[in-house]
Amino acid sequence: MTEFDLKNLNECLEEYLPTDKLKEVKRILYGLDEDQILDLPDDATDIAHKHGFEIKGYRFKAREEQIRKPRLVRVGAIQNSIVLPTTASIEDQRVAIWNKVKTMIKAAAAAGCNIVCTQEAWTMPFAFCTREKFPWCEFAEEAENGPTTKMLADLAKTYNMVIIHSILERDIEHGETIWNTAVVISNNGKYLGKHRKNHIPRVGDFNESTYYMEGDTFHPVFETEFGKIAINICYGRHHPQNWMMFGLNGAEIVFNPSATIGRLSEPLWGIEARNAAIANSYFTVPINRVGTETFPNEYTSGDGGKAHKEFGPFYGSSYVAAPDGSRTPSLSRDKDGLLVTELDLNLCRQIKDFWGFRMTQRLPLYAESFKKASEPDFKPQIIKESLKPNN
Ligand SMILES: NC(=O)NCCC(=O)O
Repeated sequence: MTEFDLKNLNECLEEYLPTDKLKEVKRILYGLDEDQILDLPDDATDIAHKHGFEIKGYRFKAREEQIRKPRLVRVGAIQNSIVLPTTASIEDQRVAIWNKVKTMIKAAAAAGCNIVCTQEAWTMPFAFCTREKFPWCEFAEEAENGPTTKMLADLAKTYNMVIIHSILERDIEHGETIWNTAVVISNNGKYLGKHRKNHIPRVGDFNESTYYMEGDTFHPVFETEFGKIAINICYGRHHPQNWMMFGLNGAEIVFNPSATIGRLSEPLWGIEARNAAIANSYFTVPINRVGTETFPNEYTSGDGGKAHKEFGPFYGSSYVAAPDGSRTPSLSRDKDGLLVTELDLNLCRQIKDFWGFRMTQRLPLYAESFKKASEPDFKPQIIKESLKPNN
């Protein structure tokens, strides 16, 4: 069996485990009950079947409260492969991906989604492994007035849906600088704002620092009609402080548009965003692309290994985690997919009240410690046994 013969972990469990054990395994693994599967309307599933992508639905419930009504919001996470070879023209590649994802957004609308999020750098192949500037930098576009934001703004308005999309941004007004940016479009079709990736990988073939700078937007939370949302872009999920700051700014759902490969990060994938949901009492939505992308020129990984033209395969496996630690099963490891999840945002406060993680967070303690740790004369607080003889 090779790395990618196993297409879907959940389906593998369903195929091989006896029914009584399967139910218990799923309860332990995901913390989900059977009644948390969300029936999706035929309009949505028909689009998915016709266009050959996976569609799955789940719901996270909260306790009924006396004063607040349930705050139900449906979230769509889209994972997809690129469409054309990386040698096709920039415009043709971008439009082909647009067309694929537009259909998936249509299905999300038919499934009643209020908020939809794409994967990282969704309009392009993840070419940052190559270290070549041309033609990949040509995929960069303006966050507010670029062609992709304009195209999605129409869809956001038509479908009354908040759309978050993650692109390579070119800041025309500030030295044509390039950033890795998530753009938020409101359900009125208006540009609401953007967040630039805070932490940039320098690991394996992820040579992203060749292309863009560390973000300068801090940790914005976007207050939308459907809840307070934020975006922690890909590698930022390895940094608990990054997740924490979105929580401190009041996020109820944090999306994590990503592009990552099995060899590097698959064992971490199910843990980090789930742990962030628990630690910060909000929902998290990690989304990863699928497929293998082949580039025209060979490149090396700087590890003494042979030159190669492929980065992937990206392993998909997008999921949603809730503040109580439960999570959905993952989408497949190799197929385009739309994950529809209904969240009751009341769960965020209910979990804060129950576990008290926010109240017991001791921010001033850590503020003081972080300040000390970031000074040049910082000395780690280590206590050792004294070598002096006892008198
Ligand atoms: N796109 C990106 O930041 N990838 C880094 C790999 C990882 O963090 O898994």
